[in-house]
Amino acid sequence: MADSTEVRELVYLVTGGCGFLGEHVVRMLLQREPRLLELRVFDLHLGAWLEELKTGPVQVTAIQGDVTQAHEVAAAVAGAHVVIHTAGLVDVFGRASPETIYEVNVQGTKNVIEACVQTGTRFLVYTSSMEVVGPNIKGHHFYRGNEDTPYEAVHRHPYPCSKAQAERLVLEANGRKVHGGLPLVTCALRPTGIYGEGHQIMRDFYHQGLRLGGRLFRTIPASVEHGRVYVGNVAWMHVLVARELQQRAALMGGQVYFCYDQSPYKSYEDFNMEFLGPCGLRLVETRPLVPYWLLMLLAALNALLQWLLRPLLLYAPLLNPYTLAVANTAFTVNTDKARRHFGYEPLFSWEDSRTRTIRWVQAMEGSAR
Ligand SMILES: NC(=O)c1ccc[n+]([C@@H]2O[C@H](COP(=O)([O-])OP(=O)(O)OC[C@H]3O[C@@H](n4cnc5c(N)ncnc54)[C@H](O)[C@@H]3O)[C@@H](O)[C@H]2O)c1
Ligand SMILES: CC(C)[C@@H](O)CC[C@@H](C)[C@H]1CC[C@H]2[C@@H]3[C@H](O)C=C4C[C@@H](O)CC[C@]4(C)[C@H]3CC[C@]12C
Repeated sequence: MADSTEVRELVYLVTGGCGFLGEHVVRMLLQREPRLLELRVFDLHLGAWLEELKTGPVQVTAIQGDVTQAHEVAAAVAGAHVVIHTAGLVDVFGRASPETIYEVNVQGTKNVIEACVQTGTRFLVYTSSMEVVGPNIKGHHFYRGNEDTPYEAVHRHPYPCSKAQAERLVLEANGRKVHGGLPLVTCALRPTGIYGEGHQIMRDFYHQGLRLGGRLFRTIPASVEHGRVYVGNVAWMHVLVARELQQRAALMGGQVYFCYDQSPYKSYEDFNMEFLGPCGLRLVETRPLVPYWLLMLLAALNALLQWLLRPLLLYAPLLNPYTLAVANTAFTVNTDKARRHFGYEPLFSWEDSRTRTIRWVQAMEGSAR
């Protein structure tokens, strides 16, 4: 743990700093990085909440910018000691085109890497994803695996493809000489399904349940466990890895780390009910109500409808062929690589993570009435 009497001398840049994860990373840095002199928050869409952060000892610089624009990225990176690159298009619902997803997630990451090299920034942490590994298009289960577990990572969907390409670029950039002649040190964090305050998909499930009279209908067998991790612990891992990367470059440079905590192994829908149940929703039936082939048909119909309606409106339901396949394929991690390499321990227990998330949904409930 850093000593709180340390000198404030470091400049950090967080791209995507106004997103679901990014906001938690920004707040965690301000709370737990005592060497922070300036925190630059770079995002396409800046949040009004940033203003409240400008009253503390750290200079918080809000930068409205686009990672696809190399010159905007270079301007934001110049002078930073550490870049935490979380910006990305997290789209598995067909909202954005494959080209746009590639432009943001891959080209945007290339721009961040080149900006580090050109301006002399030496430490780069990339927010990758479990989806870089799987579930793959063959529906192979990944059951409590780790960073070394053999698995055929075969993707066709634009999102996991873009994350895999971006992660590879970041890891390959490790060791490149930056302006000034010193090596760039990079690593990638792979969160599983992040949950917690601000999770848009949880919000969507909650509102769907309200529309259905307080009920959600099970579509996935309870036995298909899906990895989930609390956003506060993911944010903490980003802060810690960014600090330790500066001290342990030889060990951590070029490495990937799954993000994990004590969140229980459950199916995606059962896990959501840990928070939605205490807020009045009920998951109907202990087994899926409709056979899987019918779900696949409904998912395909949703995809067809999305394509037909696209010239008129955006139709992007939760159920589509990709989300159904992912939800129906077990993917959980069991690892301690982050603890072994940089002393990571979850900051929030499962009980605390659950309580904080329930309180957030309840606050939504108040606003939904
Ligand atoms: N949510 C999850 O379950 C999860 C799991 C694993 C990994 N991740 C990764 O974590 C990162 C953050 O995800 P999130 O869930 O917080 O998503 P999010 O959509 O809430 O946040 C992404 C942020 O990036 C910004 N952004 C998008 N395009 C940009 C651009 N062209 N230029 C600058 N900023 C841009 C958005 O405005 C947003 O604030 C992503 O890289 C995602 O792949 C998310
Ligand atoms: C409609 C039902 C089939 C319902 O159960 C669908 C759930 C579905 C929307 C989610 C199931 C698994 C989720 C993904 C997973 O948690 C990991 C992800 C990686 C991350 O980088 C981005 C988000 C996501 C792709 C996440 C998206 C929602 C699910 C597909």
